[in-house]
Amino acid sequence: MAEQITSGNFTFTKAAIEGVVVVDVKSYGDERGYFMETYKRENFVAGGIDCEFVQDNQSASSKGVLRGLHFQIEHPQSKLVRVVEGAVFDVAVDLREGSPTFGQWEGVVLSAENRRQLFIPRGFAHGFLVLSDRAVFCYKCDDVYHPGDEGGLMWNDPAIGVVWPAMEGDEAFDETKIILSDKDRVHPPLASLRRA
Ligand SMILES: Cc1cn([C@H]2C[C@H](O)[C@@H](COP(=O)(O)OP(=O)(O)O[C@H]3O[C@@H](C)C(=O)[C@@H](O)[C@H]3O)O2)c(=O)[nH]c1=O
Repeated sequence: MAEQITSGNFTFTKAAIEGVVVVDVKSYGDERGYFMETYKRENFVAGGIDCEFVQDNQSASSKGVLRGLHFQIEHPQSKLVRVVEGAVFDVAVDLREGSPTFGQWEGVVLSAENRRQLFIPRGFAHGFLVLSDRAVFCYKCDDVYHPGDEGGLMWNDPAIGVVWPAMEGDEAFDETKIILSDKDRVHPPLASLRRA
């Protein structure tokens, strides 16, 4: 049984890779709809996530878009990620020097329906695949964007072996449907990254 901490409306479940945390949130439904907290510092600190978030981001993507796997080299960012429309498969790869789980990955479905969040510490590469027709992805970061400091990792590096799931409407994962930015098409494999 994975270790869990509940604080306020939040339940924090430790993932297999140390430092990665799945966050589930209690929401309050009534005839109007629902209300939920999405972040409350005191509860996150109690759950082991003590970050000063300094930037919030949002992106929208269509089905098959894969953004990743990204990290900042000199200015690493912890990220607290969630989805407010649609569904994605969200992936974190451990690139922390000396980590016993270096090169291992964690993957979680985040959707508007499950309202789940994933906390990814500094030192990880991060990316996601959009499983639904469209997905809107929101995240908090504990360092700001530094253009030019961006590092990337090949999304389908066999040495990492992320098992990407089927997109909605498909029986199995279909690599021919993946949509990448020019930047994301040319990221190097794990073997060529310095362990920094
Ligand atoms: C990430 C970022 C991008 N931008 C600009 C740069 C560029 O012109 C445009 C699109 O940037 P990108 O192609 O890098 O966007 P994207 O591929 O969505 O990059 C993001 O991917 C996910 C997986 C992450 O984990 C993020 O940290 C970030 O790397 O937005 C900012 O102004 N601020 C930012 O914080």
